[in-house]
Amino acid sequence: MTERIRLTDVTKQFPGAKGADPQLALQDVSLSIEAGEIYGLIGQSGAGKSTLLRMIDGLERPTSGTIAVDGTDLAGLRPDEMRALRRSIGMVFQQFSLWNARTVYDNIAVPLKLAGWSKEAINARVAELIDFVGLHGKAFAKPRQLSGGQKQRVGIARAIATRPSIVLADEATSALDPQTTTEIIDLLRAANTEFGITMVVVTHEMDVIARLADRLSILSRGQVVETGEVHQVLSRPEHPVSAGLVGSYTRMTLSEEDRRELREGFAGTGISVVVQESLLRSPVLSRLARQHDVDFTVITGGISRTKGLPYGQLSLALYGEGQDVDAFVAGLRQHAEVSTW
Ligand SMILES: Nc1ncnc2c1ncn2[C@@H]1O[C@H](COP(=O)(O)OP(=O)(O)OP(=O)(O)O)[C@@H](O)[C@H]1O
Repeated sequence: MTERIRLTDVTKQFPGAKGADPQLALQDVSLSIEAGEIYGLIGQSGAGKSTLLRMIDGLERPTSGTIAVDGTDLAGLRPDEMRALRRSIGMVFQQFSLWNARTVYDNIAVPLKLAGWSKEAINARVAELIDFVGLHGKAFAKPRQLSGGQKQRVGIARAIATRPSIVLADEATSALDPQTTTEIIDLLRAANTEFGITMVVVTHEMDVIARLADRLSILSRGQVVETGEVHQVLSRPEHPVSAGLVGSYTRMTLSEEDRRELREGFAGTGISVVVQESLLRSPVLSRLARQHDVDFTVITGGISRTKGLPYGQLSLALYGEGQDVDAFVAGLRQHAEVSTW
């Protein structure tokens, strides 16, 4: 894989308002984004996601550390080189940022005009983009005549108009309803696969990451607390902040309080099993239960998929003789990660 974007020990401090302490928006952030991947950045409000995105686009400079695109440190670019770089980066915004007095056509044509395309080339390209984003018949509509989803389609057409190789999306679906969110996720993925665009997707919604991204970093208070493949982090979040985000999304992982409640409600031995493919491919649970004369009930949990791979957790109450339950758990540990509680 080829690296497209690299942040090394990036810290960003904003001066505080009069008399207030400076704001440390990012602290020692290092990450590497590969060509052609969709990279998710997730974290709560104020975690520093937008600041990070604005720095990749050269709109903010780091206080310390370096940001490199294709191996070139942005700090060393001349203004004309920075302008050229920014032309190879498209931006998609939560509030669409459309020019409300102008038509869909004009909005999509803006970056093409700025890049000096001829009128004929602009006409052809805008028609192609309107087709790609599914806005047939809307070329001469004004933004106020469009739904939120249609406005975001215009935003995406504008972002990819000059065929940028990188697109940065800042909460692109956060103003949209669930059905429209799905459509926009599909459109962003189509832009990634059809045109090989590297995407950095900032969101506070784990669902968007689970459906769209290949890898992710989780930000908390300006620091990266975890980075990994989406499937890996959803299956086994390591940092408490990640576990909180994943747990509240999947509603599959149990907090200590959940466990306490379940312990009171069920007499059997409680176990939680991290789901993986091998557990679903063969009837491991029922076979072990038969073999060791153990009964069980599934008391909570769930299984979802990302990119075809299962993730999730199942919690069971086991009933049987002590040594049989122990043998069941030992047998299950050959196939999956198990915790008892
Ligand atoms: N121009 C600025 N001047 C001063 N402080 C700023 C500026 N931009 C961001 N900050 C501060 O930096 C921190 C990170 O902000 P940022 O907008 O990057 O977070 P975020 O994760 O994108 O949050 P949200 O999802 O709410 O947009 C916040 O504490 C914010 O107040």
